[in-house]
Amino acid sequence: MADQIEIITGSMLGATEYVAEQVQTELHQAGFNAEVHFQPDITQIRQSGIWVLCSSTHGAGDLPDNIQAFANALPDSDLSQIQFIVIALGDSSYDTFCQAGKTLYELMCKSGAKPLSELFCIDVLQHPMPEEVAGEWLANQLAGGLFESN
Ligand SMILES: Cc1cc2nc3c(=O)[nH]c(=O)nc-3n(C[C@H](O)[C@H](O)[C@H](O)COP(=O)(O)O)c2cc1C
Repeated sequence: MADQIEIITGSMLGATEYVAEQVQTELHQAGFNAEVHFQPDITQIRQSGIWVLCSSTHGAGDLPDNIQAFANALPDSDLSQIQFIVIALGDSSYDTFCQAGKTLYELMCKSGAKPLSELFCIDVLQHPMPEEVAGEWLANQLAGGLFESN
């Protein structure tokens, strides 16, 4: 079992911060240590083990401001020792639905990290409490052994 899980948050208005906190709660309940990074600085985050990336999308498919420097550093990083999942928040009325989550997922893969699940998108138009959806999804994934071999 992973001894520490890093939760990396991209948020403009705070909704994804609630999601990250719910993720942390679920992980603690499942017996993992988990730290939330609200202002992710790649030099301060352990580059091995499991990362859970949670991000909304802003602008027209853009990453939130607080995660842009982190994302810009990903192509120059060797992430071959990292396994990850991405939880994306978005609004399906935009053509660029959950684009930031898709971008992060692709950047992680290109830098050698291994995805443990497909991108999980939450449509805030349908789910005004996205942290509840994220918590239920993660609990189901954990019950199915998501991180068990780590
Ligand atoms: C100005 C603005 C632009 C947005 N652009 C997109 C977008 O391009 N694609 C998308 O899926 N959602 C978009 N959204 C929806 C946000 O991703 C959604 O409201 C999310 O819950 C915000 O999370 P946050 O509070 O963590 O930033 C946009 C929202 C705002 C206010």
